[in-house]
Amino acid sequence: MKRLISYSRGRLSAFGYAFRGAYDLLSNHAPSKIHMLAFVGMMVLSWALDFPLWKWVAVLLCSGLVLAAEALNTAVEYVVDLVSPEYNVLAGKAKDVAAGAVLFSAVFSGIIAILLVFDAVWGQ
Ligand SMILES: Nc1ncnc2c1ncn2[C@@H]1O[C@H](COP(=O)(O)OP(=O)(O)OP(=O)(O)O)[C@@H](O)[C@H]1O
Repeated sequence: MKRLISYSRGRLSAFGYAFRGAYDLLSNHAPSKIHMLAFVGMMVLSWALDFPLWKWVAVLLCSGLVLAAEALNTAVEYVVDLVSPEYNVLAGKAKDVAAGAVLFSAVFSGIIAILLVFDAVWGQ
């Protein structure tokens, strides 16, 4: 029983750290705020266009992917700034590639959003 309680406490703390990270991301990182705004906008649009369940799932999946990519990109930036505050070609590449992950997820999610909206407005 003691082990279960201590395990549960550990898991709860891990959730706390994750929420702290999410808060840090959304409060200190401007691009994340833009992605969050896009997410809220897409939620409103999905509701206004009366999206069926599968479209809601697609929107949530894409939004989660972009925000997760943004979080990983920010984590890479923090680690690079920690281990290589001075100029280093590899440090630059690490940041650029991490930013590329955000670009990929955002571009493909944007295309999916356009297709979903296009289908809802002109597809019937
Ligand atoms: N230590 C470094 N060594 C070499 N190049 C770096 C280094 N730090 C940053 N860079 C280059 O500068 C670019 C911008 O880095 P920066 O840390 O300002 O991120 P950012 O793109 O402004 O991030 P964001 O706007 O998402 O916070 C990087 O993508 C990289 O090309």
